[in-house]
Amino acid sequence: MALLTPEDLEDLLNKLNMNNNIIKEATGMDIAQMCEAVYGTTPSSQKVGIVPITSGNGIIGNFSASLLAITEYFGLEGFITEHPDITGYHQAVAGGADIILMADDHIFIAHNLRNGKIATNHVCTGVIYSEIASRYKHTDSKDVLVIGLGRVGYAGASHLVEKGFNVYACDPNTDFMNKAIEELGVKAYDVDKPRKFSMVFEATPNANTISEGMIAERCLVSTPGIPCALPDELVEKYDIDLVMEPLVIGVAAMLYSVF
Ligand SMILES: NCCC[C@@H](N)C(=O)NCCCC[C@H](N)C(=O)O
Repeated sequence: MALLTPEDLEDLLNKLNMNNNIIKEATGMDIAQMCEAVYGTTPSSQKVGIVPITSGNGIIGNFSASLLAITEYFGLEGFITEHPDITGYHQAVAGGADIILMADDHIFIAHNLRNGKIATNHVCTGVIYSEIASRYKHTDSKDVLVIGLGRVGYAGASHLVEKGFNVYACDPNTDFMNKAIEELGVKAYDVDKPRKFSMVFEATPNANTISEGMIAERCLVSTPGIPCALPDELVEKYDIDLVMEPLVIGVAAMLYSVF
């Protein structure tokens, strides 16, 4: 899994507003409405405690500040603890946090101390980005292409199967591919039999994973992936709605999933 860098988090709220406008135009819903539709919840007056974590590669510059900005964007009160790790966790609880946000290099969680609900960023990111892809209003197809079947891609493919979409998937890792076929019933996308999709959910840490044979003239590509899955020439040649944002949309889904 590629770790975020401070550069990925620059200009976060402008990127959010740009993506929110694309999502609204492409699906008829904004991010908050999409999260409410998926989780059936709305924010109330929850207080969010953000705890920096020093393990592994350590604290990522402006990661906690980004989480605070996201919390406030969705109308919640938030605070970053003065200390990291266990001391910070104690400060969050003592400071009256209802929801704790914290991440090491492997798992990023939202934990609601009041109702016990807990969510991970990789599952919520897979769910919300695949949901965005599946709500593309400029198609009547039920076919969705999922590129990448790691933790995020698998969660998105599972969500789409549960919603009754025809999920075609591809991943160079045959173990990931076989697991998704056996457990979810996804169909393997056959590069030798190109099929053009109007809805694509991509979740890989690689660039340019989407090729011309995969996409319809007009399509929605939804991806948390860094770097961009779409080659520049395809963006110029086709009418593609690209939803691509590295943190906010997934965190919004985490918060809504534990309200
Ligand atoms: N969609 C977002 C995925 C984030 C994830 N790829 C990551 O970078 N995780 C590492 C976060 C480490 C945070 C650090 N421990 C801190 O607290 O600053």
